[in-house]
Amino acid sequence: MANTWWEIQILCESALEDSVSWRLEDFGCRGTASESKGDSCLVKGYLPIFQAQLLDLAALGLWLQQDALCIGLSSPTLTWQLIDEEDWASSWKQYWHPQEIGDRFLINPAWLPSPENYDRLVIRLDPGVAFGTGNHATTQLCLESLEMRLSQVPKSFVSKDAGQEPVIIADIGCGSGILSIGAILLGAEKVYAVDTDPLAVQSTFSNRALNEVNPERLVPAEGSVDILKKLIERPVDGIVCNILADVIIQLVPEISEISKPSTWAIFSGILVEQSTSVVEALEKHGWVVATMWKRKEWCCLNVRRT
Ligand SMILES: C[S@@+](CC[C@H](N)C(=O)[O-])C[C@H]1O[C@@H](n2cnc3c(N)ncnc32)[C@H](O)[C@@H]1O
Repeated sequence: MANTWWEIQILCESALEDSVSWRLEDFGCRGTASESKGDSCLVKGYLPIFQAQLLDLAALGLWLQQDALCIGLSSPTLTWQLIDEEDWASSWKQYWHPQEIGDRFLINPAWLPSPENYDRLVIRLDPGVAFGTGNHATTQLCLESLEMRLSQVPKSFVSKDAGQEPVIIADIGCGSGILSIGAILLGAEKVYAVDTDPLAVQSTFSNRALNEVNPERLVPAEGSVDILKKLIERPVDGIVCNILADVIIQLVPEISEISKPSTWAIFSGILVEQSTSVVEALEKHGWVVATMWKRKEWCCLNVRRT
């Protein structure tokens, strides 16, 4: 039973796909995959058996119904079955393909060779892990924002010699470590990556190795801003935080404590209709919203200190 997984299948209207995937990931699914069925969509999520009981799955069904009702869509249908690890892994492989993101990145599944002479920065990822395969709009918005923020950073580590301060970044809610690895590839000197989920931290460690990132440059740790405060040697230059809006609002006061006047930050995981309350919390703690990028029903705030 140790290697048995729940396969949760949700048939929903296409417009609900993103919110269903998000809900599954928030529920603890190690991966989601979706398949178009005309106007509908079949979303699958995979969860280790020990992590949910039948009652939890029933509760998930109710949340999904509420999500659909809130935006005036019909109720999705939820079914589940137990599958073994092999089926889970092969199911993932069927659905997950290399994906270009923004102007600079290519996300490559771990089991495929990295393309040679490719003019993009390649992030290799193992999907049997936490949130962060690059498929979600919020992850994409963060990677694109990092491209913009780090466009001036020299590619290699000559920044110190060039008299430019090395860039230190905090990745709060690192998941698979995708954003941390992206930031390193764009030239950040050091990234502190924290997540409250120990499996996400493990996943960041293994993806760090997979991408041959120097362990001194990417430091994963279990916890949240509390642990960052202990780890960082000085206020950070940049922050990237792709978590849900209500969690961001709670974290803003502490996040402000690890920043300095020139710190910039990228916040995502925010539904467009929740953006006003996040902006209010940020402004209350001395942040100014420079840009708000939208994709599907999600938005990403690029902010700086006042
Ligand atoms: C949406 S995922 C983002 C993963 C990845 N950074 C990305 O952009 O794809 C959010 C992550 O935040 C973590 N998380 C939730 N609440 C947190 C908190 N208070 N502090 C740190 N991490 C948190 C979750 O465990 C999850 O891995």
